[in-house]
Amino acid sequence: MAERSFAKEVQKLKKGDGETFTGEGILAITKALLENGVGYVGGYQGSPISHLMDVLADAQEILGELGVHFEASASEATATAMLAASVHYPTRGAVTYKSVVGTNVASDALSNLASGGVTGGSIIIVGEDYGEGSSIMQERTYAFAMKSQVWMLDPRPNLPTIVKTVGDAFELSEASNTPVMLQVGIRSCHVHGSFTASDNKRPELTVSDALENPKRKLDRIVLPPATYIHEQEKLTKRRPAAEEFILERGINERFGTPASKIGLVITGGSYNTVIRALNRLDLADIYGDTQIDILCLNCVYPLVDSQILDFCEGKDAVLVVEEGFPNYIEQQISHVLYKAGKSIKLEGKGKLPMGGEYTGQVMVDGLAEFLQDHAPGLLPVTKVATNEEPVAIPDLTDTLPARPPGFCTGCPERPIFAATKLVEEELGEHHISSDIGCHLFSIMPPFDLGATTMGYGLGPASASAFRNEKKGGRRSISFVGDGGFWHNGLTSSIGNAVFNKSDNVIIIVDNYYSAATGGQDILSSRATNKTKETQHSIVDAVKGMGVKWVRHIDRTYDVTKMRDTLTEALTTPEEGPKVIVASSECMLNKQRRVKPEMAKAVKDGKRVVKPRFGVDEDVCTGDHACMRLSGCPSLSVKDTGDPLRDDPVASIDQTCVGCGNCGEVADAAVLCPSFYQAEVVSNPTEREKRSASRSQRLMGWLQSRRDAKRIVYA
Ligand SMILES: O=C(O)C(=O)Cc1c[nH]c2ccccc12
Repeated sequence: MAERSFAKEVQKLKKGDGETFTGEGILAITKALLENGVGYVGGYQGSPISHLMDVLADAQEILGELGVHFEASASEATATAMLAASVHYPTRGAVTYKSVVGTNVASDALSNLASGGVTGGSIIIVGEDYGEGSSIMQERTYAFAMKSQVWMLDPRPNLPTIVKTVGDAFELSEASNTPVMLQVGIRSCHVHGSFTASDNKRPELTVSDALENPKRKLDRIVLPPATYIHEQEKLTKRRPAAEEFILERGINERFGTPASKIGLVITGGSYNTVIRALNRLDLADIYGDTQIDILCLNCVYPLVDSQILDFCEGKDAVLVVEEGFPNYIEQQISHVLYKAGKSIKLEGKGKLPMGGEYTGQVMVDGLAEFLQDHAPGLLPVTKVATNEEPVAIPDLTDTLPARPPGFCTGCPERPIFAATKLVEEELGEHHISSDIGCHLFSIMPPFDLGATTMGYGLGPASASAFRNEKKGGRRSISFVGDGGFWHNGLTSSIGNAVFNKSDNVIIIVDNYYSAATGGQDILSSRATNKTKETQHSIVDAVKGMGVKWVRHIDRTYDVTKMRDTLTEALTTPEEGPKVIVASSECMLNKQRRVKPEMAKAVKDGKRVVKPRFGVDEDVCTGDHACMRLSGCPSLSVKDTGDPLRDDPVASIDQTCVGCGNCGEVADAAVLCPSFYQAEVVSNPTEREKRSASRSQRLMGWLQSRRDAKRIVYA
């Protein structure tokens, strides 16, 4: 069950010619695909395009009515390989994935696709996850466009431009026989706005039509000698055709005052921030009217030399605004200017930071510095010679507690790491390889487990160098999630371990979903899915790969069993990889699933029991050992107000979902008798009401008797 349902919103995809479509960027992209006669769509989820995959999945019926095929691809490599359908056939296709990581995975297929080229328009919608709040390493996808010679569009973040760019992308792709990347950042994906809709178009040639009339052209297949021809074609035909299209169709936009002696060359994606910064410098109004000359690159690759030279003609200085390192665009422009013998001053990184997100303030500072150097007369006098002391910004790290990412309340992965901690207490520290997914939060306190993370599904692979020559010596432990397992871990990690006779221990964390990307279903999801095959056993897959030692723990909260199984895996004399599949449903998804059901049952007057855990303040010693093995956000500390007790006691707040992990940890670690389980009963039976009132009266009597015996100081 995905994080968000778009079941209602996708109805807007049926809007016709002239109607106003209002909504979110991801829906606008989907609508634009349908208006442009796309024949098939696919992709792999990941922020910021997870919701685009969810929209497509929720729109499957509407897509089907138009003859459009949708796939939730196994990986980004699968998604890109899917675009092979547009190599020989004039069918338009679009896939989506998270960049940079997705493009890394896709790059084998991407190189092949780019070499042979395409007949039908092919778009890769890459969700760029760069800057503050990103979940991945900070790199630019731009390098992939350059090395494979595929084109990259980067539209201004507003709905009409994004929608227009989808159409441009298909046409550019067809005009130059080249796949086109359409880059969208988090703001483009989730910006709200309106545009005038057009009718949806059925694909010119559906994938079914193509299957009925198969075609092949030898010169499109990536095998020498065709590959040498492909390289020449890229340089002599496809790129010139793309440049011609970019100029003729006015893909890049010119704003402001052409006569201005200074200019900005900016990426489309940065347009809103640039205009806001100019507005704050009194150099633009909120509609974007400005005295500064701007070349806005809605196509960031390839650049058209003549357009760059034309823009720079007669200018004193130009600033390039491109986020991320290296400064690819600036380098290309400087090369063009140098070759043409121009002496114009080119600025870029240096005035703006080398790396990091170009936030509003960063942009204001960078533009102000550029203008101060090259056109101080344009700046308001307060910016040129301010008499005001800059406002001192306090160092918040002194006052605000750090909030590292951690497991959710009730997360079934927490007990797995609690058990690992307990095992290490007995057997000593181990080398632990981590993977991508929520389980990577194990590297943070209170667990502090895991030394590296190398890629999706690559946890066990990144432990593959570790072979202990000492018989009975320490083994490595590695983790992989169910998402990573199906993405490529089955072959890259499990198959590799079997083939190389690994002796290490692998834990597959199965939470029934691709949870970290927003709860999408995968092969082993337990839910039935209307359009996808689910309920496939990870245990069977692992055994099929040849693993002999496999254990399945179907309730990760059983910390004792988890601990004992891991101990056995680390000490058994049996050779070959030891695989533990640890399964329990992602609590975030479970709550999303059961909360509405429970609320409905309560409303309908049905008896509903919710388990909750608590800590008996009188028994808790305040040693906080429970927290050291849990880290649950609902488990915190509380001051008792008792002057004779220095330490605060443990306390469980209202966010508890009753997973029982704290009690289990207490049991497995033989920690603490202070935990108790309570049941919150909605719509109780008459008998339950009578019994509750009896025990309340008894407790009240006992408590008042005890209070009466207490010494009270006046
Ligand atoms: O959603 C995220 O933040 C991810 O990093 C997940 C993800 C999706 N596709 C990938 C390919 C390689 C590494 C991670 C991912």
